Amino acid sequence: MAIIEVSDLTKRYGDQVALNGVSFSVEEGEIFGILGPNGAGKTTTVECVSGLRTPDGGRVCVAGLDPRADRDELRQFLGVQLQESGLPPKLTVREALRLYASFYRDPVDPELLITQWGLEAKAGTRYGKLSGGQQQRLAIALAMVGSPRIVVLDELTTGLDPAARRAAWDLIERIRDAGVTVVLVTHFMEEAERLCDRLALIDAGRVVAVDTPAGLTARVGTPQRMRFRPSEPVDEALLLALPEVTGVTRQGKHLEVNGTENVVQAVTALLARRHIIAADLRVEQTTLDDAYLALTRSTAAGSDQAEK
Ligand SMILES: Nc1ncnc2c1ncn2[C@@H]1O[C@H](COP(=O)(O)OP(=O)(O)OP(=O)(O)O)[C@@H](O)[C@H]1O
Repeated sequence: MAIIEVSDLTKRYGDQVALNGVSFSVEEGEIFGILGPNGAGKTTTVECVSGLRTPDGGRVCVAGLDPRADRDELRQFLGVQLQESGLPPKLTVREALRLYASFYRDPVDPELLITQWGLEAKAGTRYGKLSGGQQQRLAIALAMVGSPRIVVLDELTTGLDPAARRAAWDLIERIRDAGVTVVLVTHFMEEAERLCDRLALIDAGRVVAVDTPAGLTARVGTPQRMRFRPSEPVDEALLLALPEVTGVTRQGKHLEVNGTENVVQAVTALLARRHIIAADLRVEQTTLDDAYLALTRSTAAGSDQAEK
């Protein structure tokens, strides 16, 4: 059952079109990723979903509510962690959690959150003195303080070192395992691949695809790519005659062969029959990265269309 439905959302900031007809729906209990280049409209989208921004057009429905009109009601079951926390640097971890808990009808005990999110040693520490990873753990704890059914996490792991990022992934999975629907804005393909049940790929204010990570990957290119240096010249026509092979490119002494998921077996068997050795063999699979780049070609990946 869809818990969030977004249809034909539009938003402009002056002349800048931020959203140009964004539609998708999020199923209850899933981790739904929103992925796209800088300036694609991801934050604007989640702000509209969270009732923090008014769209110019289109419709958002979150568990039957209109996020703008029913903002107070929505806040009781939608937790948000935004890129900028806006927390005063002098507030301690415990004070911040107590303050946020006071906003909710049915808050989680702040002490329980401190334990759950591994903040015991930092409960009396001021926000400004926390490390990036600790600030992120506090941001999640704050998003969870109202016992939400839905939690929106906007670039939660940006700026974290790889170990802290992986720890954050475990936390996000714990949230989902507790039955909470997670909307996750991310720039990291590995994160999207590992965590998200489905993804909306947004580019220049439009949704270019909504699919599972595997489904997105399958949309582009060939599933397998192998590169090797044959010990003797190979007739490319022989390789191309194999049903598993879709393309052969020569790169100096190396051959790059694209094909279906069984291409490696087929090519190595053919080479073996001819007593040819495939040296320096490397096999690559199409990744979400490849899909992302292919599907978001309208903007150079990683570059800002316009400064905020
Ligand atoms: N308050 C604002 N005033 C003017 N333009 C804005 C404002 N907020 C966003 N924009 C512009 O709207 C577009 C979409 O911005 P948004 O922050 O939603 O993108 P994003 O995908 O979240 O980007 P990033 O990955 O860099 O955070 C961008 O071109 C941005 O510059």
